[in-house]
Amino acid sequence: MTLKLQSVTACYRNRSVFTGLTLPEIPAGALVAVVGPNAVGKSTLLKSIAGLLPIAGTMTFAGENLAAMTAHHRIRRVGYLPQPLPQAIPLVAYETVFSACRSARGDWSREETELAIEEIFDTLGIRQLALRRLSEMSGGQRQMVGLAQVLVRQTPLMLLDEPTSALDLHWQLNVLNAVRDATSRTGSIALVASHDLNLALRYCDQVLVLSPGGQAVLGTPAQVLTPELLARTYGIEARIEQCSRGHPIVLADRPLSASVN
Ligand SMILES: Nc1ncnc2c1ncn2[C@@H]1O[C@H](COP(=O)(O)OP(=O)(O)OP(=O)(O)O)[C@@H](O)[C@H]1O
Repeated sequence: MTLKLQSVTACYRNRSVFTGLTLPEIPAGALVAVVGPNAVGKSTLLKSIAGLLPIAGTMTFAGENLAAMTAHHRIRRVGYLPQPLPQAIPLVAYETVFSACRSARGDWSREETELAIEEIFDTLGIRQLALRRLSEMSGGQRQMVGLAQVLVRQTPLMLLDEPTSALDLHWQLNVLNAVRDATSRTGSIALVASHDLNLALRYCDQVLVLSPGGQAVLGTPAQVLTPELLARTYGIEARIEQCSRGHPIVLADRPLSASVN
């Protein structure tokens, strides 16, 4: 069950965001951080894989052409969390997760559905939110419910667009642990767009760095996240140091002059 992208081009009207993007094959069980500066195309890439934007080129998952999947089939194969937080609607969290699950997994019995929902509320640590209305939740709480709506479907491909943007450190770690656990337990693949390079270093097997100008580099965090790449891609002077536990961490020191970009 691998993900392959070959010569993928995505545009809005006539303006292309990336052209001819080809990546090494992403293996089953991989947790991949998708990083890069603002407006470089992280969301566009995830939307393209999710089938929300027409593309040129080839994208296959487990040998199936993603662009040719029917919506009915795709919803079981691909879970997509968009960047905006779920709307503050007056429905309770349980109902929204239930209907997200039923829309994708109509083949599950009511008992299986309820079990999957309980499991995801427990895994994410949000049982106490189950009967709260989204309209009465904080932004971070709604983000957690949005994640539950996606993860409950247990899709073999997960595309999560900045899933921790509204979360404090405790919930950030909860979310990455849950995604890490899902990929290693089931062999699913997760692509997680993020601005947090240290979260990427800590949790991800691979990092996909998108750079202005359309270049993309995919590799292990240690291979890819170098001071040179950070200077080229983000226009910053940065160091990769080791923390007291021996893990690499990115320390961003200062912006470089605009000419670097
Ligand atoms: N609906 C749209 N119509 C036209 N252009 C768009 C649309 N959405 C995004 N773009 C443009 O496509 C480019 C890539 O945007 P995208 O949202 O993919 O970037 P991103 O890397 O996710 O950025 P950020 O880190 O700021 O969320 C940007 O130049 C943006 O202005």
